[in-house]
Amino acid sequence: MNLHFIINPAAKNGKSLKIWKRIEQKLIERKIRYRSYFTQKRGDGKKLARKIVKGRESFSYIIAVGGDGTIHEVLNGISPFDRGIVGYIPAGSGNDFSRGYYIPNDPDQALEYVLALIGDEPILVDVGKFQGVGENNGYFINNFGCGFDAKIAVSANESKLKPFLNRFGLGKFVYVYFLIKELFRHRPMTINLDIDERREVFERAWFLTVSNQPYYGGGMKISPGSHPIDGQLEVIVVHGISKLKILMLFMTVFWGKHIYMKEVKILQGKRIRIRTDLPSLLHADGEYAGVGNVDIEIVPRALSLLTRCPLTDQNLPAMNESER
Ligand SMILES: Nc1ncnc2c1ncn2[C@@H]1O[C@H](COP(=O)(O)OP(=O)(O)OP(=O)(O)O)[C@@H](O)[C@H]1O
Repeated sequence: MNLHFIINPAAKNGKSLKIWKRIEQKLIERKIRYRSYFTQKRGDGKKLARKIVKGRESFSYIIAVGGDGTIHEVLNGISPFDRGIVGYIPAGSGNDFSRGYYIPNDPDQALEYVLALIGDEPILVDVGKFQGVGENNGYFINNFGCGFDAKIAVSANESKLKPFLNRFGLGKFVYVYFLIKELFRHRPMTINLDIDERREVFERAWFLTVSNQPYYGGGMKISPGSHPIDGQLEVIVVHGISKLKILMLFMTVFWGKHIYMKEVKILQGKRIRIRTDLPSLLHADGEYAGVGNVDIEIVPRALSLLTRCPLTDQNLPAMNESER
């Protein structure tokens, strides 16, 4: 078995390493042959994944052990996705990937899940591809955002407060801190959005999120109608909203109820062009992805993933027909 684990030992403020030690013990006990690699800094996950698949004729199983940033890097390392089958053991502070892709959130259960799926036909899931200004391009698996939410995500990820709060299991509160902080500083923008053949202009837009699965920011159900195998991306635009209502939005978003607010617009499509009047910060899966304009498209059924993700989800909330 061509099995590789890429571990971010710094995820979840170092708790990821403890999780890995437990996983490793289980692999040894079961006499499973594998290779392990540790990231030392941002970007290593991508380089390691690229090295694993480079020059190989056959598929390699690459299991990411860490948070959403780690799976994001592995995804980008194995593009164009013709040599790698990806698995995931959640060991980060947010773990939105496991939520959205039907992977157990408990690392021990996730290991059993992954091992049980090795050898089966992997499920092919959609990924998003983005092209920003210059070198800012790549793929995302969860979501891509611009504006207010990108500022929160990037500030939270780069903040020293996150490791501090993680020590007490309160990592999620770093998002609340930056939410409040940015609330008073953020300047809404005008977004010109082309989505497939449709054109929309949003004045006083706070943020725009493109989703491939429902969750982001550590369990916020930002796009309840997203499903990773439907060949579509959902665009959520929050515009013309008061600061008080923004706060309400970030409370209701955990249950996905924000979609009923009149300031929240949901659209669906395959090709998305975003142009803003102010330079806006971008994130891909919560990682910094540049500043400014960006073009996005879906790459349907691109990534081989060890998951039991259902091919359709009967429980998705119905979307207004005109918005499809
Ligand atoms: N050894 C390392 N030391 C510091 N940072 C690292 C290291 N390896 C990877 N990174 C970077 O750490 C960042 C966060 O990693 P990751 O997302 O996996 O964990 P997390 O932040 O705990 O989880 P989540 O994103 O789910 O909240 C990523 O940008 C990643 O590139």
